[in-house]
Amino acid sequence: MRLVGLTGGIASGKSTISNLFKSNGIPVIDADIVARNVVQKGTRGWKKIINAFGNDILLENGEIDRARLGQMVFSDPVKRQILNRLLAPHISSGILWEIIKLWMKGCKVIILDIPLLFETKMDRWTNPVIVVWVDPQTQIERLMSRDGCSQEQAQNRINAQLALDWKKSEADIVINNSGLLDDTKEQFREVLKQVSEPLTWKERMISRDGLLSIVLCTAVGILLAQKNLL
Ligand SMILES: CC(C)(COP(=O)(O)OP(=O)(O)OC[C@H]1O[C@@H](n2cnc3c(N)ncnc32)[C@H](O)[C@@H]1O)[C@@H](O)C(=O)NCCC(=O)NCCS
Ligand SMILES: Nc1ncnc2c1ncn2[C@@H]1O[C@H](COP(=O)(O)OP(=O)(O)OP(=O)(O)O)[C@@H](O)[C@H]1O
Repeated sequence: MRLVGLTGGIASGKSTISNLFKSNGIPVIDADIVARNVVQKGTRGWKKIINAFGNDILLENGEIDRARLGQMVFSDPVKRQILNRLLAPHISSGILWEIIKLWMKGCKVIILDIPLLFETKMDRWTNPVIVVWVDPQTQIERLMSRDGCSQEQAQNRINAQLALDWKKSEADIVINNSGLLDDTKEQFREVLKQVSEPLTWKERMISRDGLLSIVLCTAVGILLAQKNLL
């Protein structure tokens, strides 16, 4: 199984690329959706948020007031770190569960669409890492127009993530989404070919799958060796 990392900056176009993968029959795990599910009313994530931020963070129907929480955490790095620490274990186990379900269905390629791929160090799980890049001016304009937010709010959200240019420098594949959608689609066709190719032997060895197999084989080997010694 190949687990492909898809990341970028806020509003750089990850969902746009995810949708192209989906329309080509490749399953996508959306970390933003997982992150929403783990804070639904009554969940452990929901309780942790109330403990940390108080009852004022709830809407009348008892759900988390995401707009309010967003305003708090995107303008205050300490609060953001508290939220990230609370939710990280729930989000990563939610993602792992989604991977297991798709793996059990026999999916050969899975896309992991996760804005904080590098920040959470989950890039170690994925190969290749695709970064959807956009120039800074276009990014802020698209973010403000999509979310109807001010320039300051948009900049706060952009600043809450690692620099997009740094992510670009760490990428295996870069999609430049600064231009027209047709231009992005043309780059996507090449990327689709690359991720659909079978894993090479070397790639298997350096992937987590390979490492896991090595660990399992070593453990089985030690057990068998012990049995022979008895
Ligand atoms: C702060 C919250 C309540 C704001 O909710 P809202 O509905 O307004 O935004 P949404 O969840 O759709 O996120 C939109 C985008 O914001 C960015 N973003 C979200 N959380 C974070 C974060 N902790 N740090 C940096 N950027 C973030 C991502 O690019 C994401 O795609 C929400 O984003 C949240 O709970 N974040 C913490 C969980 C998390 O880390 N999610 C990212 C997936 S790994
Ligand atoms: N090439 C493009 N040309 C014009 N608009 C675009 C292009 N690509 C994306 N957009 C628009 O820019 C906005 C951001 O794109 P998208 O939602 O795909 O970003 P994202 O990286 O998934 O965002 P987030 O980090 O918030 O999940 C959307 O309104 C989308 O329709």
